[in-house]
Amino acid sequence: MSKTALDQTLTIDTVPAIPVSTVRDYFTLLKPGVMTLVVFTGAVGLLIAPGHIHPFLALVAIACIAVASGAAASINMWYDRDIDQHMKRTMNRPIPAGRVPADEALSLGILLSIVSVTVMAVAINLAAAALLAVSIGFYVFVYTMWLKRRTPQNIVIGGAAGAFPPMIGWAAVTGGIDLNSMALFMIIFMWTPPHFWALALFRCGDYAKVGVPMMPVVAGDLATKKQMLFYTILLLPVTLVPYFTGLLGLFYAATAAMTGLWFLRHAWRVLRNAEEKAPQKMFGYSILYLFVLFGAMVADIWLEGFIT
Ligand code: HEM
Ligand SMILES: CC(C)=CCC/C(C)=C/CC/C(C)=C/COP(=O)(O)OP(=O)(O)O
Repeated sequence: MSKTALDQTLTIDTVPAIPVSTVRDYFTLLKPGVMTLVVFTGAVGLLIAPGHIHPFLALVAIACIAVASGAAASINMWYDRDIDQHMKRTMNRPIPAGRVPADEALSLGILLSIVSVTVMAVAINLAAAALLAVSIGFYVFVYTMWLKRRTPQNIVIGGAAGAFPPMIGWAAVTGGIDLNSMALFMIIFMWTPPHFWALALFRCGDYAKVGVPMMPVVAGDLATKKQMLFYTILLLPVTLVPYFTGLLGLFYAATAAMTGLWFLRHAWRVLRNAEEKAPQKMFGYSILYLFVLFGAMVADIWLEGFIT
């Protein structure tokens, strides 16, 4: 190869690759993994609520919940870009990796927030739209901007954001809030601390590095594990409320009891340091648990219709 040709090859090969944003990067900004469970719990709220909604409107309401969840996540990624670039788990996200400009993530989040709340208000009802706006506001302002970097109780209070979706689905059908929809809210509210602290236990170093006062960083592992057990114990009776109010039947109650006891076993094993990967296993189980619990709600209603 001539020197000129070799130079050209070297020049072409050594030009640093300019990161190009792809549709996938923008989709990643919406935290699609979390969105799956948000959408699922929202859809369950809608499916088990008393009353009727046209299937097309049901799909519109669920789409609004999905879009709002993604919108809030995109604004969260914009705000947290300074700490995300230093944490192992988050450093390859589209903004810290330089694949998406930060202001575009913010614009996308604001645009999707406005679209989702407006469509919910116009096509569904004002109660569902108001709850949707509150959940976005809770995630963005209360959790991300106010509490996350200030207190180890950040996820207990801020976690309420993720507890709204079933209430929103319920309100889409009924136009309001009642004891049962509040019970659905409380289930996710109580579930969030063990869900998140299980992860925080094995990602503690990341949070300490960037100065985010997650519970294990501030109070230590033992205190965190005790609090996880506390919330997991409280969660069990809360999951049985829809059975005692008569909304759901025995199939649901039995599933809630069994899966809840298994969650408790995880919390106990984490507390006792039963194995090195106990927190990782509890985190994984927390996600499966919520899917199964909410799935059992729908199955219970279908079974009841089938039997009677
Ligand atoms: C303040 C409340 C919450 C916090 C701080 C939190 C935190 C987290 C974090 C940091 C991860 C990422 C794990 C990783 O990257 O390896 C995660 C994963 C996940 N979370 Fe949560 N979470 C919260 C509430 C919720 C809620 C309410 C839901 C849905 C109902 C949820 C569903 C999920 C799912 C499905 C995953 C696994 C998918 C994924 O990793 O993308 N989370 N959570
Ligand atoms: C309808 C609607 C608006 C729903 C969205 C609400 C929702 C799912 C909130 C959950 C909060 C959440 C996933 C926090 C992740 O923590 P983090 O942001 O600190 O996690 P990170 O370190 O991975 O960024």
